[in-house]
Amino acid sequence: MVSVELRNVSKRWDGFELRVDLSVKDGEFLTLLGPSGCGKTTTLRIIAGLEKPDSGRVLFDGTDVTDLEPNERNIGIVFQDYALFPHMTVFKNIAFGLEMRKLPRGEIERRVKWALELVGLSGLENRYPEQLSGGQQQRVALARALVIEPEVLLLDEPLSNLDAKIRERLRSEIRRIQRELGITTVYVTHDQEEAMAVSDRIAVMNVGRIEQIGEPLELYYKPRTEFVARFLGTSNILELEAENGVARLGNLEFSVGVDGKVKVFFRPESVLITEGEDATVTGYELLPGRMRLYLDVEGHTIIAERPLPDLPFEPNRVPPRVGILVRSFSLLSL
Ligand SMILES: Nc1ncnc2c1ncn2[C@@H]1O[C@H](COP(=O)(O)OP(=O)(O)OP(=O)(O)O)[C@@H](O)[C@H]1O
Repeated sequence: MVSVELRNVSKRWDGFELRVDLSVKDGEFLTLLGPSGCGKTTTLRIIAGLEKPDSGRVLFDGTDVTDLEPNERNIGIVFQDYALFPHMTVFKNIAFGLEMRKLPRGEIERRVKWALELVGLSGLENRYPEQLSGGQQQRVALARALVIEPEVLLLDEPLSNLDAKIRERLRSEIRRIQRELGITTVYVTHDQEEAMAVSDRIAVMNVGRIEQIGEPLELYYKPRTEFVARFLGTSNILELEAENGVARLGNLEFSVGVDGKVKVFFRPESVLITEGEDATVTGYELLPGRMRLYLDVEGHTIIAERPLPDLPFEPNRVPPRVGILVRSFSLLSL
């Protein structure tokens, strides 16, 4: 397996400029996450060799592959729309790359069988793509990408065309297969939950730049910017004035260690609800197994989410005021 590196890579189009430095470790599952148009696909296509950068280098295991064509790079790639050959059986679709490489018949059969088992499609090799569900078609695409035993697996929104249940199942299968093979993987998605569920690390992209890169929980609980905080989930962001290293809001005290304007950040589940009078309840929602409370403290809205057993009241008896404690917080850049 190999590492993948983008060094000072840039690509410019009318009204858009991509600038990335990125290092994907050997055997790592790295996700490029960001809103539509931020440059995820372009970054992936540059790694694949489907797009040439205007400047910068692409390295596989320290070797410069910038000038190599995609078929010279030993990559497997899976797209959103499966891109299977409709007139070929599952077997033929998966075998295609091996036949192009003129492998012996027996070797092709052995490898296709292995790939079919890997993606859980054994027995379906004689079907045509139109006889398969979307999820099965995407498994074929995955098998086809893996059968050539690539050093790097690239996946561009592979689950976007599938419905929610299949999406969840297939994402954990992709992760299982990736772990089993230990293959260096770059995965593109705009879905934060998907990114959190599968990745070793996530690179959050915003207008052509990587805004922050880190492990899922690090990004989730310690985002550096408001963009990353909001993109990864429901956020509480309080703009406060700190004095003597402490920012105060009602009875809440945040030891921030600096003075002046600060942006205090915490997730809804970091807010503990107690019996008390700190905050006015302005609304609430019952969610599966938990309750979301909308609270007001001196004109600032705070969203809290607690599992039902952790509430000091019955879900159908929400009091007008509650006590709150913020268990952990971090500071965002101003
Ligand atoms: N071949 C091209 N010619 C001109 N502009 C392009 C080309 N490919 C991409 N772009 C532009 O580059 C920007 C980034 O596109 P890209 O597809 O990388 O974003 P993305 O984050 O993958 O978005 P999405 O999730 O919508 O696919 C967009 O503004 C897009 O219009």
